[in-house]
Amino acid sequence: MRTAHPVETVRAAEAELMALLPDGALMRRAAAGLAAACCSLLGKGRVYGSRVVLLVGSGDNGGDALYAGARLARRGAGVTAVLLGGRAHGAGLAALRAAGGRVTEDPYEALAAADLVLDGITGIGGRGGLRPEAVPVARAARGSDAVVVAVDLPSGVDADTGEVDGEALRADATVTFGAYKPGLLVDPAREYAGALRLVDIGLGPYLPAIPGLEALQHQDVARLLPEPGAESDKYRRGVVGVYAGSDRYRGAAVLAVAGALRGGAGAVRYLGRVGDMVVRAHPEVLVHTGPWDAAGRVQAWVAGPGIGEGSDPETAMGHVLAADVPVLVDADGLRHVTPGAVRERSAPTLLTPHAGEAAALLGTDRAAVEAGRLAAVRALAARYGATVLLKGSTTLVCGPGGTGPVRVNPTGTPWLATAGSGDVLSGLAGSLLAAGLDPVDAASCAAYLHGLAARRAAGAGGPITASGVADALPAAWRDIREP
Ligand SMILES: NC(=O)C1=CN([C@@H]2O[C@H](COP(=O)(O)OP(=O)(O)OC[C@H]3O[C@@H](n4cnc5c(N)ncnc54)[C@H](OP(=O)(O)O)[C@@H]3O)[C@@H](O)[C@H]2O)[C@@H](O)CC1
Ligand SMILES: [K+]
Repeated sequence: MRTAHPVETVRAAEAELMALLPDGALMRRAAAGLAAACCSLLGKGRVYGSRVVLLVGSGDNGGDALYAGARLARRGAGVTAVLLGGRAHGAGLAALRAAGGRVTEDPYEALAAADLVLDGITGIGGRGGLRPEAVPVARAARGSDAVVVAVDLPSGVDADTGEVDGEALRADATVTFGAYKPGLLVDPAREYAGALRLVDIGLGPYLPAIPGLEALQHQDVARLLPEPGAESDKYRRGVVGVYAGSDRYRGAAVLAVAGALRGGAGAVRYLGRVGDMVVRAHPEVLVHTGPWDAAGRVQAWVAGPGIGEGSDPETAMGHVLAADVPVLVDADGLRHVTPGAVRERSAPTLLTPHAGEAAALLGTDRAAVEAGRLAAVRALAARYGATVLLKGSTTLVCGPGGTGPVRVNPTGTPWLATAGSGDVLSGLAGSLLAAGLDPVDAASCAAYLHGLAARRAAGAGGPITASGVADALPAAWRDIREP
């Protein structure tokens, strides 16, 4: 599991550790790790004679850049510092000068010839986007041929929320110290970070066991996915009920069922208006056409994709929400849920909105949700007392109440922004619920598998379809089981 901790927590851990160490020891550890990462980015044998530019702000983030620059200068790099704050870390600057580095008044000339730029303008002490005086320099760095390495965080992004208020400096790689910060894992900030490297500065024992953010890795998902035993029958493996589709949106039912069939449940039961089409596409599905209370045993429901509006879906959603089993509500179904109805349920509820649907539920606009994804998923989980999976560029999952760690999905791909892929995801997550996973695990494992399947479907890169994602799910599942 990759974890991230908020700034306040990182600072507290640093303070505890720093009290036990000589002055400046932590910064020296950070700078040593940073310089080593720069050497590997420059390539073997390429440090000597390389041209390195340091963008130095007024705080310790600039200090890290200066000390790392001093190390690179001692290995023969030509190192030039651009001082962007009203002051610069004194000891770091002295170290750079002693190692043969220099300070320039002309950032543009230095940047035009640079092989590597270290962005030490701001780290966890930064507030808001880049200040106006730093903007043209940051743009010149980005526009140069140099590799841009962010020190701890890309300057201009918010470490805790992943928000970018104004302009930030996009990095090719970020070398972060002690712990990942939430903004490094959540869009829009994540997009600015490039490849991530964590430098261990010894903070581990001082960080709390429960992080702010966590990202599942292969082995976590392998451990959580259901595995049928020799004794399993379809009921033990779970029956997932799917209420989806309408005369207008028939494909949504087929796709949700396609996801559900590949999620490990023992059987899929379909209720809705397009049973004929569903059974033609998936003959193994149990289609129920009678009254709701005669639908038969179901261990979890997926409700909402393509059901449209009106009194029929409204009544049907009432039946689903009244069931004493976990319920996943997606897409059109989200229009028929109120916080009160969800809170009153006796079994867990999982809501899976995209940014537009989340905005409607929160009474805000889509852009606000996209700019503040972490805050939005926490607010929804708190308001509905439900688990929420917020789909999008970084899919987030938050447990009921909104205060626990948020899971961030690391397997997404922009190709997933394709019609119907959300229906496959909800079927898949519902199937995992029916198989007995708790809602946070079901949602985050489903997002993980769905992302892997999309990457497989995209192959070397190329458009994918929702059906293609569903078809690639068994292979994604195998990849996780047999890495
Ligand atoms: N503590 C430790 O043990 C270790 C810490 N480490 C390192 O320290 C970093 C944190 O250092 P920090 O606390 O000095 O904050 P930092 O991010 O450098 O910013 C400082 C100043 O920048 C300014 N400023 C603010 N916003 C701005 C903006 N938008 N644009 C421009 N300027 C802006 C503002 O000052 P002002 O100009 O307002 O006076 C603010 O006070 C951390 O990220 C890691 O790299 C590592 O060495 C490991 C050990
Ligand atoms: K930085």
